[in-house]
Amino acid sequence: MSVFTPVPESVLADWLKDYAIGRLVELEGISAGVQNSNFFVTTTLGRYVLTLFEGIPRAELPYYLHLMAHLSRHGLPVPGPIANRHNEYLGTLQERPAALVVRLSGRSEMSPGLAHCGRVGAMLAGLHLAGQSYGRRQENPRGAAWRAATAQVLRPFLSADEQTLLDAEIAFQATVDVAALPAGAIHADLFRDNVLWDTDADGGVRIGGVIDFYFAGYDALLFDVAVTVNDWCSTPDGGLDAERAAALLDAYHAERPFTDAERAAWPAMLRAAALRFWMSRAADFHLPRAGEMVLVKDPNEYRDILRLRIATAPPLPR
Ligand SMILES: Nc1ncnc2c1ncn2[C@@H]1O[C@H](COP(=O)(O)OP(=O)(O)O)[C@@H](O)[C@H]1O
Ligand SMILES: N[C@@H](CCOP(=O)(O)O)C(=O)O
Repeated sequence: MSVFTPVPESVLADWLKDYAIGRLVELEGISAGVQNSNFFVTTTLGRYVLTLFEGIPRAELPYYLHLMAHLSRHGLPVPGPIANRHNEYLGTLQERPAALVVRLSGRSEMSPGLAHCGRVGAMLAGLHLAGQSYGRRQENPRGAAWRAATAQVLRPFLSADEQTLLDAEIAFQATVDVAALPAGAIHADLFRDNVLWDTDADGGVRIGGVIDFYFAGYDALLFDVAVTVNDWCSTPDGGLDAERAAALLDAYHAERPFTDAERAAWPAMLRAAALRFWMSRAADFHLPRAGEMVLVKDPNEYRDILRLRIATAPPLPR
């Protein structure tokens, strides 16, 4: 994360009087993440994560917070949001919309093996199945409309080659029949740093938490699978590791079998997912936001992944 907006301890201590979670013991800014300001908050009653939302319109925030509550209620390791004494998940702190969620245990695994990929595939299918009964609907904030608008802003910062790649890929994506694909609430950013791992009693790996639902939205479920495969199963040069991809996709398929339309759209979805993160990283890189601790991820990694996915894509399991 990053901290764009600092929060003095005295201000937070006062704000917490609106909650039933005890008194402030410790406040610590978190340096991972790119979108919002995040803090670990320890009180006399528990451990929480405080998020100050930096760019997301306030009206869109209930979708994310209620989705997290919905998935948590369905038994998935998703941080439940904390309601304040007015029974609201969303408050205001330092003139920003702000929310507290439960702090889940575990650490990210940035070098996942087959067991990790299998568990992530099964978890993603679980999120998609539980999401089918989520009553609210909000479009993917990084979907086709965002892509078109951001392409205009980005173009002047790109090389001639990159402009050609961007234009061609946006034109290609416009030809894909996304409406033919099963859709629902998707996480849309299930990268390795958004999954926390714990250890089982028998020493096996276990997902302790899936975090950061603030890019979630309604879209093709397969887009979410593609985002996840591109991050969890890429080799250092951006190619796909066939074994890790198979572990993730087989485990997903065992919970929610892929349809024929999804099989046909898979290469295009891997490309759409790569394009989305190339564009967002390039926008963050060329148009950085001011902040106390700001993390900017390498856009070229996803530009290269996009080029490789255009060249080749593995099939989905049958
Ligand atoms: N509920 C949580 N439990 C434990 N750690 C969390 C939780 N939410 C966030 N974190 C930590 O905060 C970091 C940044 O959160 P993230 O949601 O990815 O930020 P951003 O909203 O800026 O993208 C994560 O990498 C993780 O270390
Ligand atoms: N996962 C995205 C950026 C979103 O940041 P996050 O910290 O909220 O996951 C990327 O890698 O570009």
